[in-house]
Amino acid sequence: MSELYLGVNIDHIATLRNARGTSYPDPVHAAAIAEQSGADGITVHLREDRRHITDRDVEILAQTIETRMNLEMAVTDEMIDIACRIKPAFVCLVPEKREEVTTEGGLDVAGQLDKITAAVARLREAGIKVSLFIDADKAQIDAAVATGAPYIEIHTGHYADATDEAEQLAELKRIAACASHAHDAGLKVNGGHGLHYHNVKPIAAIPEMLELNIGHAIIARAAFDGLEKAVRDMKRLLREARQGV
Ligand SMILES: CC(=O)[C@@H](O)[C@H](O)COP(=O)(O)O
Ligand SMILES: NCC(=O)COP(=O)(O)O
Repeated sequence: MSELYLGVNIDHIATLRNARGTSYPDPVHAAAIAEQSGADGITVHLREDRRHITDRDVEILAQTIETRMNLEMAVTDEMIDIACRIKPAFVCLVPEKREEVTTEGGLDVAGQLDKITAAVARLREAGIKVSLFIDADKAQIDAAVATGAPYIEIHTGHYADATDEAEQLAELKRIAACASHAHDAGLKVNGGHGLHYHNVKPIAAIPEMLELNIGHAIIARAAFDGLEKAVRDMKRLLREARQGV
């Protein structure tokens, strides 16, 4: 099976920084440590309310990241203008509600096909690879194909939030079936949301998965073990999952 890449989401370094309005901990510093520790990419979510990652963070990260930036953003003119100016390697279009604690579901691509298609076209015109953050739903996958986006990221939050083993297994099967359907439709398939050290391996073992974007669990683990070890440990779990260990 092909290598599985790890995108480290550093949003919650910025959450800790913004809690006191200090300059530390700096997401720019975190990105450098994550990359030196084996991250294959850095993910940041520039939310409209800037609750964590700020425009300053994105501007500096665009100049300092050595791997590649995956900029998560809502489908708004403001964000698309920012992306076309910054030109990250990837943009992942995600749904956003100001009142949400974190992302609650996937983007409704099927229900806003023209809007998403226009956004994908503008971003691709700027040389950016576009990913759509969607639920494990074949209709949404087929809609994603119709927009011209080359990537999807399957929302693994319902799998992560499952309250019992049967529900988690059902969600895993749904994600695996959708990854296969998307791959057969020509899409590149990533995954993310709510993954941690005790639930990541079954998702990582899905052969069509190219990259997993993981943030909250890594930053939480870093509070006790340091960011270098937190990233290295997660990379090891992904490697073991691909080796069937
Ligand atoms: C789209 C997604 O699942 C996450 O990457 C997103 O960043 C979650 O939002 P917060 O980082 O604000 O929790
Ligand atoms: N798109 C998922 C992501 O970037 C990280 O989500 P989480 O691990 O912070 O839940």
